Amino acid sequence: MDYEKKGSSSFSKGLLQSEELYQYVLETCVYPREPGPLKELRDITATHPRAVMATAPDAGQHIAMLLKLINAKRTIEVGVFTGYSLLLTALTIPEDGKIIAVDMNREAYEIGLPVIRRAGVENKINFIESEALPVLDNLLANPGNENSFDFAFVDADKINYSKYHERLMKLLKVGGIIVYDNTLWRGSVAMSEECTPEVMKEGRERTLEFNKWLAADRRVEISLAPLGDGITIYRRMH
Ligand SMILES: C[S@@+](CC[C@H](N)C(=O)[O-])C[C@H]1O[C@@H](n2cnc3c(N)ncnc32)[C@H](O)[C@@H]1O
Ligand SMILES: O=c1cc(-c2ccc(O)cc2)oc2c(O)c(O)ccc12
Repeated sequence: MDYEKKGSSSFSKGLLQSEELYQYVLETCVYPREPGPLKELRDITATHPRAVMATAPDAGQHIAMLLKLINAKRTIEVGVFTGYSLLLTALTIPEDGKIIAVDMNREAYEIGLPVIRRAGVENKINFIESEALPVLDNLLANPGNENSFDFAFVDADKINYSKYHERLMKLLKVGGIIVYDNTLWRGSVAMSEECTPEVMKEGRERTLEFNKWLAADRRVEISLAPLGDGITIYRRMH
């Protein structure tokens, strides 16, 4: 894999043993079922210099399945970018569902907003331009928000994932689900440090620490799915 191609259209988003196998999964199972607005947003995002950051469509399809399985209505999204995972959540939850979506930078969200509007789901989204931690703390300042969310998706600054986790565990209902993106950090978690490309070293370290820390959390059930860049699914048990 050529790590220098980050951001270019030839960047592979999968972790499977070959690019062909990943394309097979996308073309057989994911793209034929991808809703039109999501495809439109994915195409627009592909021209962005930081396109690599968007949640991978195979991971997104799995998230939509989880949202449906638990009948999620109240959700939190940390890290919006142009809004691929946000739009898929908005399209999946029911008409009276609500998403609190936080990103410290509104610029990329503005790129996806026309697609979200045309899809008729903007009414489900409360976008907050902010650092995520104070928003989660504000939510927790109102005791009515505790144990009230069905689902959270975290795809932002890896260094804060453990802080997000502690807050989200309070906001989530028992039986609620948190999904963290990038938990395999482009496969680097299984590389030796010497073999890891320099640009990936810091992310690899943070991901290794976070994965270890969370695997020890007995309050949650856990499943790491090698979709996209790796998504780890946590279900609050009690
Ligand atoms: C990987 S992108 C999110 C991709 C998105 N899930 C999608 O499907 O396109 C990460 C986003 O997190 C945002 N971000 C990074 N650190 C943040 C923080 N501390 N608080 C809020 N947003 C943050 C960045 O501005 C960026 O838009
Ligand atoms: O540099 C990245 C790459 C990704 C990425 C890689 C593969 C996928 O299937 C999806 C995403 O995601 C990133 C990310 O979420 C981030 O916050 C920073 C950098 C990257």
